[in-house]
Amino acid sequence: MASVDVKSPQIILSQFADNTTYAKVITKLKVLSPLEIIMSNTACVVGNSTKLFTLITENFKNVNFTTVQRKYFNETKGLEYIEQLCIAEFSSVLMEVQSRYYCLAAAAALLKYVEFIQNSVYAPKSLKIYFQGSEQTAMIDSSSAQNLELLINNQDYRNNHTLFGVLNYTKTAGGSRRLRSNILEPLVDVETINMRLDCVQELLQDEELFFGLQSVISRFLDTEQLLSVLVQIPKQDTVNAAESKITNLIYLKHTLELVDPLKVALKNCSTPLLRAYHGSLEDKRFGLILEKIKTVINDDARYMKGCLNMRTQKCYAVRSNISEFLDIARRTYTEIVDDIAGMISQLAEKYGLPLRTSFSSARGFFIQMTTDCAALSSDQLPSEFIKISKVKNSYSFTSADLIKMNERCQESLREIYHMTYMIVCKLLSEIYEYIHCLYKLSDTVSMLDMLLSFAHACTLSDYVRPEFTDTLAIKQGWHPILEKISAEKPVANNTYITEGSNVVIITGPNMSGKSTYLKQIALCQIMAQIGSYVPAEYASFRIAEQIFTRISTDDDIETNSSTFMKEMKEIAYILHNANDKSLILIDELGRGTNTEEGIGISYAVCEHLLSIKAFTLFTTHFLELCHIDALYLNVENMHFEVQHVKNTSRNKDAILYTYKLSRGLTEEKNYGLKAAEASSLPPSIVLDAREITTQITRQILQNQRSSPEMDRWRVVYHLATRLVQAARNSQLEPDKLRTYLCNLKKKYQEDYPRAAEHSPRAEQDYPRAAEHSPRAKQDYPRAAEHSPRAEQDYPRVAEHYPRAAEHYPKAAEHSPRAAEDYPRAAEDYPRDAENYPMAKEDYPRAAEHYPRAEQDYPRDADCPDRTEE
Ligand SMILES: Nc1ncnc2c1ncn2[C@@H]1O[C@H](COP(=O)(O)OP(=O)(O)OP(=O)(O)O)[C@@H](O)[C@H]1O
Repeated sequence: MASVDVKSPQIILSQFADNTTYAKVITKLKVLSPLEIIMSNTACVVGNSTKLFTLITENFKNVNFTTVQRKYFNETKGLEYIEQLCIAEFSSVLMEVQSRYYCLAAAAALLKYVEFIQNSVYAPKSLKIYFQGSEQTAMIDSSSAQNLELLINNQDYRNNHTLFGVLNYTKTAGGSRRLRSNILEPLVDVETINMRLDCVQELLQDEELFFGLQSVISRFLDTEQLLSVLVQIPKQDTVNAAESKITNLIYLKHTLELVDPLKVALKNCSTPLLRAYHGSLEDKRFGLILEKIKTVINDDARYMKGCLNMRTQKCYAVRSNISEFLDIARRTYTEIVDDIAGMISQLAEKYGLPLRTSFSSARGFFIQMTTDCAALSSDQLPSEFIKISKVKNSYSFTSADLIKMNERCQESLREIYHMTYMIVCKLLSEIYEYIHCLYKLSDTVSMLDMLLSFAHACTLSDYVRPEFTDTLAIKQGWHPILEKISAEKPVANNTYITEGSNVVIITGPNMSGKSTYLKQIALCQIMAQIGSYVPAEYASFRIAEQIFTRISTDDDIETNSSTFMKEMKEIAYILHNANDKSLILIDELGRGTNTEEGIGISYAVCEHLLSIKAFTLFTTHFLELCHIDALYLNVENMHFEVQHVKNTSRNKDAILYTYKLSRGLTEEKNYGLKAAEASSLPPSIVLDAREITTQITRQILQNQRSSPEMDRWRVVYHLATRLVQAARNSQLEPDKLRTYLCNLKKKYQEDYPRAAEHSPRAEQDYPRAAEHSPRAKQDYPRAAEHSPRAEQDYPRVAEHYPRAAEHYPKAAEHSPRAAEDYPRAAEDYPRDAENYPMAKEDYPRAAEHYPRAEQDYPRDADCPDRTEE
């Protein structure tokens, strides 16, 4: 990959190995945030496009896409370009890339394309070219960046309720670009991070330094963009090209004049990084360039706001006596401008109107008249005035004479620009060899701007300097974006994750603060790794090389099934890429499928993450998952507390969210129902839901109680699993015992493949698992007969819900589609329609089977040979 920022003359070359999901490529592209992506035409032949092409076009729908011929991807040309264009200070890049053929080929195609599109070439030895693998920085994939709202708010892309919004107090475009790219690619090198933190600390302790630096930095223009324009040589000399070169030379002078004030502001700083930046400003070349510029450009030529001001600056930029012809042309120009002013004041006298001379870049000089007389209409104005327009109570117009004078004015201006341009080009050619020091300057300015911005953010809230250790420990940390949004400070919480306890499972009712907490940790981690202070009383981090999140966003409009597929893709990506240096945040996994499978998937994922020592935070509503702590020592259960208060007006219990995190798993029951009740769900539905839930819970308890054999098996299995675990953990255990226990476990798993897969406690937790067993079909032959869907629907509805028998026939009556949906039901109950009460008689027969089913159930476990074992 090769990329060029058209606003800053630097080329980044990358080459790295990626897997077939192309996650790294996509992430890298997201960081670069391209305006246009160029690919070889062979990668996107219609009907035969590559996977990479498909992925890129899907992920960057609003980005222009261009194909160029394959022949332009030429590594030899790429190397030539780099040799020719790279500035001396960065020429070591040649060593890095000379055998990296892919990025060289990409560089060749890119530069050729830029030349073609911009109609200009880069001046020799003018570009900063560097190689950037995918190392050195922490990896945050693009969907995590979106989930965490690093740069864009998911609800409203226009508001700045993002991490970038929290930290961005930068004053220059370069500073804000730098902050943006740092947030997406935080550092991983502790030494560099600490150097930045030292600077922030010094800025916070030394007010004079802070304000002094801030005032200088805010006067800088976009140095990178300036450089970019300066190093491009237009292929044709147009007036626009000439004008922009002159403007840029004035900007360059303005920028260089800020070097000394910046040095003064940094004079007394003490931290190594600030001292290094101060040192970089000592570069003699700044003074040299400025001196050279001053021999040609007037001392008072400077950047000014307003187009007429800038036009005057450009016109008189070059000192007098440098070119005789230029001086003459300028005199002519001044005369014309004076003539225009004189003509307009004559007109004002002639008609007795308050006329003023105005200027705009589109119209040139024109006449403006502000009148309090609302009644004055445009046709009352003298006929000499043409092209009249009115905005509020101000008329703008011109006259035939004025148009002619404007043309003369433009003519002489073109001459002036042309001559000035010649002089400027000569000057630029003399200073090109020194201009590379500006790369350093733009680097210094953008970095200082970002560090000032960090310090600024700290002054607005009580952030703390983070430490870097092997532990993730945050004392009383809070969510920085929530703080920005809400009137009150968010509730703070602690976090403690170490290698010995690397997975935290978080439970709690809906809306209790789980997702917020997860995001808060990731945001703090990112802030720390870019060198910012963090919102906490104390914070220590383990450097994360990757940050992964799986958080479902609220505005997900996809269907349930694709939500599930999205979940699975995201989790697969995490499992493939996570290692012991990752921070992983999973917010509710397995929501898009049924509970059993959801738990199964969550459990298996958790076990995997437990084994790789990644720092993982996992929120869930599956309380069964919390029992994993019985098997693994490195998992910790935490929950969000809520309080119950009496709502006297509605005479109901209301939940009071404390947003406080505590040890253990939540003891709240049926909180989903409570949340549903508090929402606008119709009360009758909530009532029904509550009843069904009670029935299911009762059934589960009954099944658990009704089988002593099952209990016995549960205990045996549990014991066996623990022994296997113990055998695994202890080197001293004889192999024999381990083999015996493993066999025992294997045998058990064969008998209960699904149940055991999901959880060692499966039997206790999922009496319904037995439903899926092959025996179920034997036990419910009639159910299967009635409807193809009966196997799924019956046990859940009819079995658990005694009122179903009453409701079912009614449903058929109410819905004409019922007959279509349950054709068999209509056959089996032909009398339904005619004779309603009889249906009720028939129906209970179905229910008759159920009590027997319940009896059959426990027999599942009651298998003699298994008991033997
Ligand atoms: N620490 C906190 N301090 C103050 N308010 C908070 C805090 N945490 C969360 N909130 C508020 O509570 C709301 C709900 O929080 P959040 O979405 O994190 O809940 P949740 O437990 O993940 O809910 P669900 O289980 O339904 O996804 C947030 O929008 C936020 O306004």
